Amino acid sequence: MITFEQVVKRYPDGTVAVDDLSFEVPEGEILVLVGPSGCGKTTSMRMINRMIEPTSGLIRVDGRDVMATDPAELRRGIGYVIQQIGLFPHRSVADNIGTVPRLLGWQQDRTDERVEELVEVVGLRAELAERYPHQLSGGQRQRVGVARALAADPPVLLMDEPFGAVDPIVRGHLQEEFLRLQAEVRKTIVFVTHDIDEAIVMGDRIAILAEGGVLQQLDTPVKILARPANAFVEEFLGAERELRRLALIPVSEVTADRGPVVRPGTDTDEATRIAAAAGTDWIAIVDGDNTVAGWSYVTDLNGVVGASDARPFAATVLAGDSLRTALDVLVASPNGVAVRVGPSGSYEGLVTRELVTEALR
Ligand SMILES: Nc1ncnc2c1ncn2[C@@H]1O[C@H](COP(=O)(O)OP(=O)(O)OP(=O)(O)O)[C@@H](O)[C@H]1O
Repeated sequence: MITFEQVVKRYPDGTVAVDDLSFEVPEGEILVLVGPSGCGKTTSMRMINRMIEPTSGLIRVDGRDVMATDPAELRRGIGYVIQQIGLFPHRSVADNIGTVPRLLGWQQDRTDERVEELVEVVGLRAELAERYPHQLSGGQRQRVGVARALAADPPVLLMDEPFGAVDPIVRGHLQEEFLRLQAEVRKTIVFVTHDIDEAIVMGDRIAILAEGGVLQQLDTPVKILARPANAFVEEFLGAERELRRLALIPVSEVTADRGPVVRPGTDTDEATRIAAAAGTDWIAIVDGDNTVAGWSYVTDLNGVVGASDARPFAATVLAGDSLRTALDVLVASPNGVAVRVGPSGSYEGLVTRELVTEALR
């Protein structure tokens, strides 16, 4: 647990970088500090491990006032990952990852074992351990940075734009991998970024700061996107706020429409009535065992509905997909619906644009 109580940082030249900042990061949570350049994110983070000392206020890590803790001891319990990872260029990947264990005086065997384990945990191939930092890609270097920060298994991690130096696709992979890792290791993390999308993906909660280090809003991504506290936050979230919100809501949150369901063997008149009752000019064809066969315009039917009448749905979603994904596939759907299917292809109903829009309200 990390707590800030009315923390102020005024630099000697009079710049107030952080003003009256209070928050807490419960154990095992990621708090993202986000805001425009110069809003005091890095200053706030560096006060946690005493790289910068607060002018006033109280910062505690696991109940202990950081200013009353020996800095070296404090930092042993705090892993630190930065964008320019600062790997030692003349040391191998393995040596870099083993830095802290060596400082702590671990036996060589134990260090080697831990390094081997971490190389795998952060998704690096084992043979990369013998390379030097300049022989790695940007994404691989970032992974080494994360591995090094985790080496001595500190309960707290500080991450300052840790994935900032790589292209958006690699960044996406690193974010995903890191969240998978975090689900296992459950560190208490303060994560700094200027990128709102990264904040939304990474944060259990997000703190949005404005220039002068003034906290504007602190809440879960879902709540912030649904209800920005003020005009500053609204503007910071940008014009795509609603789309960003949709990305966080799973398809399972909306009750799928039953839809004009017809079994093979139904005659055309009955199928037409079912379509009309649902207000459509087409039917969904679902087999007796509830597997989706496809759909058909009523006018294409002849006699009884058969499997051969079914054309595949152009848009398919799963319960765990986001409404953003649903909206993306809906755009390409000729009958304006996405069919929601279960894991084994069972019919779970229809998702429409109206249902997606309603979910935002
Ligand atoms: N040593 C210093 N002396 C005076 N002012 C400083 C010092 N370090 C930072 N500042 C100022 O404090 C404010 C906050 O800086 P900080 O680096 O914490 O912002 P940030 O939100 O991390 O910015 P960025 O996203 O650009 O890294 C800025 O106005 C900066 O110019």
